[in-house]
Amino acid sequence: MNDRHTPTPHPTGSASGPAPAFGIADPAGFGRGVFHERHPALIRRLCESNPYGPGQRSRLRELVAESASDTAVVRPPEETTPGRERWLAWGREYFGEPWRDVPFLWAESYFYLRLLECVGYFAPGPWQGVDPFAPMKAAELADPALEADTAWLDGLDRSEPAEAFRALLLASLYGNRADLGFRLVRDGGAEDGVPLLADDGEALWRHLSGRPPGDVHVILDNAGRELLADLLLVDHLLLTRRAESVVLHVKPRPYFVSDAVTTDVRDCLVRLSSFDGEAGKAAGRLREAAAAGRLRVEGDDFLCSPLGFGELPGGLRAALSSAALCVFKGDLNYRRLVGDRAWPATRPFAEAVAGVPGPLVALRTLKSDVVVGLRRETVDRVEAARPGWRTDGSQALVQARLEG
Ligand SMILES: O=P(O)(O)OC[C@@]1(O)O[C@H](CO)[C@@H](O)[C@@H]1O
Repeated sequence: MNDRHTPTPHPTGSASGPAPAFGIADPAGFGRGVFHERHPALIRRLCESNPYGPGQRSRLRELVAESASDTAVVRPPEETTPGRERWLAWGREYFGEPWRDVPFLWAESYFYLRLLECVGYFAPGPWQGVDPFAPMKAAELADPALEADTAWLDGLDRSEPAEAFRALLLASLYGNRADLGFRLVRDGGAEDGVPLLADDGEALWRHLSGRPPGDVHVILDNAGRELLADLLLVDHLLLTRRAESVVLHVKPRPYFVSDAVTTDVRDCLVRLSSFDGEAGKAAGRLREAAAAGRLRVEGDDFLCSPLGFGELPGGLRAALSSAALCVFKGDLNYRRLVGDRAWPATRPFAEAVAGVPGPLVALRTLKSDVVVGLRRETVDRVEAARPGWRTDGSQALVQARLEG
């Protein structure tokens, strides 16, 4: 690490190998706060908003206590949990070890699998397949301010093509500023107009406008506000023929509180179609695109795995390899893209994503410690101005590797 700010890593890694993975043991570390503050707040919220019985509630409380304990060990998934065999392989080194000793990214991903077990998401019965986060997502989508937030779209067709694209790109970027998990412990987030820490937006525009339209894959992040903005960007790409077709990659099951699943895409389209003006028209066009096969939704199981995007399984790897562009939204996807490790912030982005196929762009608000691809001056400036910049949601970036 050559940054002045030194986030606390997980104790694996060596001088010659990759930077150490972030962990959850350090009392002052970001990961510890997630397990000790964010998760308890989340479980309280779930119990307020879902009519769970005593068994579900006590299992949730036990999960929070166990995963925040300094001694409790990580137990394997229940016998009947789908994908158990895969998880046994992904967690071979961690099952039986104390929670506090496993990497932050793995522990968080596994926490959400266990949370679904606790509420009966996988078991035959009345709670099977019921999204525990749906009431939180629905409340966000019901916000009456959402329609006014899209009014700026009217008149965008009079802007220069590059400007219109830029406006929709930034809306999608800033849509990621405050997901529902983040808001459990913080308000606010990146402000429009604050300079981006890295900005490959122009190169991205040249990439999309200087070639015949191809397939664009969007690895989605949050439902609600962020997904509405993502859908507007997707509509624009299809309408202007910057994309021949778009694949929306959702999570195959509820994850990290507000991550989008298929029903969230449907619900966002329903909400969007209730808006007047361009936003409402975009919803109609997106439905037509879906009917014509130009807009598809996919939910590969890999997207809820604890693995990095360098470890994509064959089918998904092939699809992303042949894409004209892959758009990775949000903080968690960024962690999986560059590796959730204490890399120097100046490590070249292209080097960090070397194992990931296809031309790609990350649109991310910073909400966790990892960051790469920054200039030294940028790191020095933001360190001096804002000590909590890596995790407080105040900063955002657009980073691309387009020749891949
Ligand atoms: O991927 P997203 O929605 O942008 O952010 C996910 C997030 O809220 O969850 C993690 C902590 O739980 C952090 O990586 C990040 O702050």
